[in-house]
Amino acid sequence: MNASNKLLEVKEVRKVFGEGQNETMALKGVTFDVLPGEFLGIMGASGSGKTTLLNVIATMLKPTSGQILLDGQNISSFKGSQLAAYRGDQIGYLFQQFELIDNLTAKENIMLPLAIHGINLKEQEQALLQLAKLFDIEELLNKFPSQLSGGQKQRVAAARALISNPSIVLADEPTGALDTKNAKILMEKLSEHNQQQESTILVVTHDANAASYCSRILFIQDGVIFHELRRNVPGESQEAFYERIVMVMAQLAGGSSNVL
Ligand SMILES: Nc1ncnc2c1ncn2[C@@H]1O[C@H](COP(=O)(O)OP(=O)(O)OP(=O)(O)O)[C@@H](O)[C@H]1O
Repeated sequence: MNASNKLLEVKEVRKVFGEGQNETMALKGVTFDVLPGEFLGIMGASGSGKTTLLNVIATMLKPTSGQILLDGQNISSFKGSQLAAYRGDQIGYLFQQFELIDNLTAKENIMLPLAIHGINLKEQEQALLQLAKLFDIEELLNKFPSQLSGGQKQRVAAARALISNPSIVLADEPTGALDTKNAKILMEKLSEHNQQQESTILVVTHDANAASYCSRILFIQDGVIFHELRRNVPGESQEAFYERIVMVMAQLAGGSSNVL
C-alpha cells in the first residue's frame, strides 16, 4: 500500500471523443480518491460520463489528460505485460448484460480469469466454493448460461469478477438488466462481500435502491463531479440513505442547485 493509503486516485481526468464539430467532452476534469474497502457509487443522468469514467479506470479507454493511480502507480502509463497484469489481476469487471460465455458452464465462467492467467485451478476451489455459497449459486455451477435466470447469471458474473481477489471491482449498471428482487439480492451479496472481505467496489448506477448499499456516492453531471453523499455509519439506516439519494436526484432533475 502506498503512503497515502488511497487505493485509487483519479486526478483531473478529461476525456474528449471526436474532433472539431463532432467533439464531445465526456469528462471535464474529474478528481476523486477511493480508499481500500470502500463501496463507492457513481450516479448521474444518461450521457453524464459515468461509463466513460469507469472505462478509463478499467484502461479500456485512454484519458485525454489527467492521471489515474492505483496504489500509487500511474495505470495510464502501463503497457504490455504490466497492462495485462493490471487488467487481469487488479480489476474485476461486472457488466450490465452479464457477458458470460455461452458454451462454458457457470463454474468455467467463474474460473476463466484464473485459467487465462495460468493459475492452478485446483488450488482455487476453496475460493470458488466460498463465492458460490455467498452468491447462492452452489447448485448452478455445472449449468450453462442458457439454463440460468438473469439474476442467477449476474450472480455468476459477480463471482467471476471477484474470484481473482482484485484490488477493485468495477461494476457498470450491474442491476440494469435485473428485476427489483434480483437487483436487491445482488446488491446485498456485493455489500456482504464488501463488509466481510473488505473488497473495494465501484458501481455505476441509475438506481437509487442499488446506490443505497454504497458507503459513498459521487454524482456526476456533464462530465464533472458536483456532489457527494456519504452514508453516516454507524447510525444511518439504508432506508434513510435511500431517501437522501432520492432527494438529491429529485433536486437535480428539477435543475436545482441547492444540493451543490
Ligand atoms: N465512443 C464515443 N464516441 C463519441 N462520443 C462518445 C463515445 N462514448 C461516449 N460518448 C459521449 O460521451 C458522453 C458520456 O457518455 P457515457 O456513456 O460515459 O455516459 P453515461 O453517463 O454512462 O450514460 P448512460 O447512463 O446512458 O450509459 C455522451 O455525450 C456520449 O454520447
